[in-house]
Amino acid sequence: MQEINHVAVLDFGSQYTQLIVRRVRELGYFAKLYATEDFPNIGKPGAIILSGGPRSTSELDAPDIDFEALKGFGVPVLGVCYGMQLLNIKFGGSVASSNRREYGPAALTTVTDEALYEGVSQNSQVWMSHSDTVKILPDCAKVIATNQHGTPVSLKWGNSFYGIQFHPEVTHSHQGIRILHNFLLQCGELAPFHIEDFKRELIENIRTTVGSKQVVCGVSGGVDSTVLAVLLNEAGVNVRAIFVDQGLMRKNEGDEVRNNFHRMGVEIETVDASERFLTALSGVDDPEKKRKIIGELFVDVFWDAVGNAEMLAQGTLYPDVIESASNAKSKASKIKTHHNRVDRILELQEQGKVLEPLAELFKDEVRALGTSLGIPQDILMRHPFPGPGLAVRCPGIITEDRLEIIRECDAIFISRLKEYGWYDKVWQAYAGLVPVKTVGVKGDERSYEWAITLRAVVSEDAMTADWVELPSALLRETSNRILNEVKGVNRVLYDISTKPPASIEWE
Ligand SMILES: Nc1ncnc2c1ncn2[C@@H]1O[C@H](COP(=O)(O)OP(=O)(O)OP(=O)(O)O)[C@@H](O)[C@H]1O
Repeated sequence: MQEINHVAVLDFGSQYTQLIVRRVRELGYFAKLYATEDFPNIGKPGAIILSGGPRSTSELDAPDIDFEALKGFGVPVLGVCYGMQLLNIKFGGSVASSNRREYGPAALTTVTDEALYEGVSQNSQVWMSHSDTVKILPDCAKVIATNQHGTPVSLKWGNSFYGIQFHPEVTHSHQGIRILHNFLLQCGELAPFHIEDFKRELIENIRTTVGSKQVVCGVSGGVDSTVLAVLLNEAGVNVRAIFVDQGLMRKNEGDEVRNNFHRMGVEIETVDASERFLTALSGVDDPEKKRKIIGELFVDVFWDAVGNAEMLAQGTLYPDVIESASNAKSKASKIKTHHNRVDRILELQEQGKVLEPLAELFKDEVRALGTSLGIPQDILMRHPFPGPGLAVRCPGIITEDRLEIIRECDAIFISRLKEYGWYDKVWQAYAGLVPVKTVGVKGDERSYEWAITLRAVVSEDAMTADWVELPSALLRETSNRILNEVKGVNRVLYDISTKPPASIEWE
């Protein structure tokens, strides 16, 4: 996107910085995050937000920016938490260090008629997370809001510099979005964020960057790589989309992926490497070894198929970029791959041959882009599926028989979820095999057969997850069908573990 009249968010290291960008985009404006080291190279913003941060302004090497340059932009500035403290110092005031952290809710009391707090109720809950506080206020400062004890939590310096001690970007600040919106309304005309415009610009950029070269991308059938491949196709560049079947896919998955792409007008190349994977995994029951084998073999198989790539496209998303930018203090984006050997990609990246068109988007924005590209909703709303496939749902050794059992049980469970209208309500659901044979009776005989575990979780971001209380009729029907239709299974369990401590997958 062109960096004109956008909202520039300067990252002072807060864990919430990414949320500020999100919120501004949710409000319909284009926002972009910058490392403080890049300042003042931030294009021509229409507004600037200084984020919070974990450091104290009193530290010798505390993050800082050139104040004259900041004023030079001549646009409204909002300092959040650390950002507010820094502005107070810049305007000639001071900040008191403290070892005690104020963390949690506070009641906001506005003390003037500032537009920043228009429509915000008195005593509205705001969320604090800081140790230092502003101490001496410069002459040009006025207090525009306090907490319930009368301590200033919001300042205005001159006409267009605002500060807030709390975090408007977190949902615990009940009217935080309104406050951010009020700030943006002070900023004249800002660049809007419409996915349609964004798509057009992405396509233009892809055409210019790629020209007549060939671009290769790996498609897994998942949302990110699907949107990427369809976008490249829409841009009309010469694209090779490669799908590796490692033999660890769900029932009919390979065909489904091929058909899905076909109906979207993208032909994909399938590399059937299932035998190589299953042979390499034969007899291995250690989860870490299994992952390593799969990861390394994937890289070999994928790059064999790629050959000499002129360019490689990756479905890196914004959170991946931000994570590495703030952690490693480097501009290099995290390599989006579930494999640990990425030398080839790094090499290509150094040569400027890696294209990451989705790198400015969040997951829901990628879905919106997918919708605007005409990708059917059933593909965009697909549950996440791990790179190592069914291997992580098959603890112990992996055999074709065990995989087949998982495939059948999973297909039954997923079809029941869809039938009962629960598929779209859960984040992820699957059947896995518990590698113990338990006793049962079939006819007059005892039988010793596998136990199957069903898992369905809700989650916001896969970092934490809760199990879903599915209707018992759905569970009963799934269990009955599995026990009647799938040979080798005599017991069905439902996994009621939260993450943490359990993880979403079994391995
Ligand atoms: N079976 C596969 N065949 C080809 N490429 C793959 C395959 N699995 C993964 N990839 C590539 O590796 C990238 C990262 O895989 P990962 O499993 O982490 O998925 P992801 O980050 O959820 O992305 P997606 O939504 O595209 O699956 C994918 O975006 C895709 O480009």
